[in-house]
Amino acid sequence: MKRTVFIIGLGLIGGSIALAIKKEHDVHIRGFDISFEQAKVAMSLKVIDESVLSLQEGVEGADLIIFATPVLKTEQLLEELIQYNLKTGAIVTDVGSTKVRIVNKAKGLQQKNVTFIGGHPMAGSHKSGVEAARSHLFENAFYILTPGQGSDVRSVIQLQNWLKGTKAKFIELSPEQHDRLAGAISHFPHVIAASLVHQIAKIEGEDPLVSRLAAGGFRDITRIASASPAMWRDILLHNKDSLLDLLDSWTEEMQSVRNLIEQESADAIFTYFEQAKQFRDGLPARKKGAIPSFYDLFVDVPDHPGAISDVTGILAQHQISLTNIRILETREDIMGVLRLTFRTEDDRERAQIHLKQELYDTYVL
Ligand SMILES: NC(=O)c1ccc[n+]([C@@H]2O[C@H](COP(=O)([O-])OP(=O)(O)OC[C@H]3O[C@@H](n4cnc5c(N)ncnc54)[C@H](O)[C@@H]3O)[C@@H](O)[C@H]2O)c1
Ligand SMILES: O=C(O)C(=O)C[C@]1(C(=O)O)C=C[C@@H](O)C=C1
Repeated sequence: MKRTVFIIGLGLIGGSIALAIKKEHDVHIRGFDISFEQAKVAMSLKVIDESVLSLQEGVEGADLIIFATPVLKTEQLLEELIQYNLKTGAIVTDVGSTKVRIVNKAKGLQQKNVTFIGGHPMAGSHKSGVEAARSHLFENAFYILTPGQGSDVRSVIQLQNWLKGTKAKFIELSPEQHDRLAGAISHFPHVIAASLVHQIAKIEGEDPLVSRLAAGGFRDITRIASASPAMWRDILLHNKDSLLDLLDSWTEEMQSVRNLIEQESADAIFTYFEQAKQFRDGLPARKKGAIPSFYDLFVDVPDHPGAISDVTGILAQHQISLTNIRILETREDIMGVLRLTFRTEDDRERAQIHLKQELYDTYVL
């Protein structure tokens, strides 16, 4: 008989985990979502095999239970879960972006002969919903697990086996260390991205041209501000202490930058940027999880129908794969600029050679 996996929350992450599990295991995947529409789409995309109408119905006989709901909801649902009959030996996990409060709440499951192991795949997107789910979303990313002190080692290995289709790199942390680090590299940057957008929105009130001019750099640094507000509201509320500490030290840092500018301390400003560049350039290059390594090539293209398909056609002809393509709007009305992103340096070099042969101007920044 097939084993049963029950996923609660059929959005970007729940859907991607379901697809990754299906890739490696012959299982029956049950899903529950508070939005009937999401559950329907998950069924039609074959992300799940069965849609159930309640948590109670879904946990019946499930071998693996995964919470993929916003973190405040996960806490509430864990409390509800404690009331139900669970299969002995079942593994319960979650994918939430915070860990301390969830792991504390899950302590109530200890009396139920199941093992709870907190989880957090450190990759995602600013997109939400099951339509955006992809089986390869977590490839090469870190997948943090926070097993409790008394957790059975075999259950941790079993969970990694269940999740091997994610092709993620598993790492174990305490919930406290997780929340401190995720606060610094993920949660706090999200606040900064949203605040930069608010700043531009305010300026737009005085001068509407500002949004039209907001190009490359601003868009790159604020991409994540387009993510789900409900998800991020919950994360901030859950990781309050880390975020308050980070905000305090950031405020201090901004004050010192302000002083440097006010005093026109050219050398100190240079050093500030130089040190940041050195640290950033020295970060380990990984495809996902932290700061990805990009092999970007910029191409001038005439503002003419067919120009983009001509460029992609040249790449296809030489079997060079792109991981991303973007039209930069900075030179609107004169000549467009395409930003092509490749998986490897070698692909970028080959693309540059072939595009130059076809008389395109290309450059690497
Ligand atoms: N988006 C990311 O980049 C990312 C990455 C890693 C982890 N996470 C974590 O994954 C979780 C899910 O995020 P997502 O990006 O998939 O969000 P999402 O909005 O795409 O999906 C969440 C789903 O949960 C459903 N839901 C909400 N309340 C529910 C309830 N009470 N019962 C059942 N379903 C309910 C929603 O209808 C939605 O379909 C969050 O805890 C988030 O912190 C997100
Ligand atoms: O790539 C993005 O859009 C993300 O925001 C992904 C990201 C992150 O901050 O790195 C967001 C929240 C998750 O908990 C894990 C990953």
